Amino acid sequence: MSVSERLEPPPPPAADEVGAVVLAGVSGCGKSTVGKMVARRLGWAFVDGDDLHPWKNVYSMHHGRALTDADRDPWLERCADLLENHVANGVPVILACSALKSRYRRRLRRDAETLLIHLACSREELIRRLGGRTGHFFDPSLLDSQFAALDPPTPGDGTLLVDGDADMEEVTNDIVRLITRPADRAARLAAQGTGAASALPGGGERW
Ligand SMILES: Nc1ncnc2c1ncn2[C@@H]1O[C@H](COP(=O)(O)OP(=O)(O)O)[C@@H](O)[C@H]1O
Ligand SMILES: O=C(O)[C@H](O)[C@@H](O)[C@H](O)[C@H](O)COP(=O)(O)O
Repeated sequence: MSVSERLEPPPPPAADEVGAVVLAGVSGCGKSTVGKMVARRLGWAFVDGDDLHPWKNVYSMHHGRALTDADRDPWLERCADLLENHVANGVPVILACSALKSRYRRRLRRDAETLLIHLACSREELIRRLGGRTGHFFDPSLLDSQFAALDPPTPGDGTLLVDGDADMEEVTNDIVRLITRPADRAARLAAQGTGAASALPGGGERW
């Protein structure tokens, strides 16, 4: 992490009213599946960040080549623009976007109405899920590169952690509560103050 990044103040917590949510986390954590369920429940729009990648990125990931910061740059710009447009137009949206690094998360949170939620999963569960997923361009052999790229959300980061290993309905309920209840968001952030993994049921190493 560079000095200028360290000196930058942490992003503000989301405003009471949430206008946009980024569901973040490594490939296989459930961003797309759970994101659609949450959007349906709330009557919000859902956009899959997978659909915003330039073709070059899709091609790279399909052929087992991890993305670089430069590859991700135009994609993150599209994601940030999309969030900003939805908030400006009062059309609440869930965006599934890995947002692996803290500077990517800062880039996506252009305004206080945007909330970041990171689905944290165990390695075993991710391997199991990616092994079972069909029809997706992502080469599962890239999972280790996702772990390497990830800056785990820290308490000061303002990103809420959710147990992504849990049953889909449970994960959905948890996220809906965090979006709709400011008190639950504050409680989750406070719990995370004691350390990211320990804030999650089951503990253990999570990504
Ligand atoms: N909570 C969950 N429990 C069990 N399986 C899940 C859960 N969330 C997602 N999955 C499954 O795991 C695979 C990866 O999920 P997906 O939503 O594509 O992840 P991502 O968008 O984060 O890459 C899919 O086959 C999906 O059905
Ligand atoms: O390196 C990255 O930034 C990620 O790989 C990101 O691009 C995203 O996670 C892919 O689109 C894979 O798609 P899923 O996350 O939906 O598996």
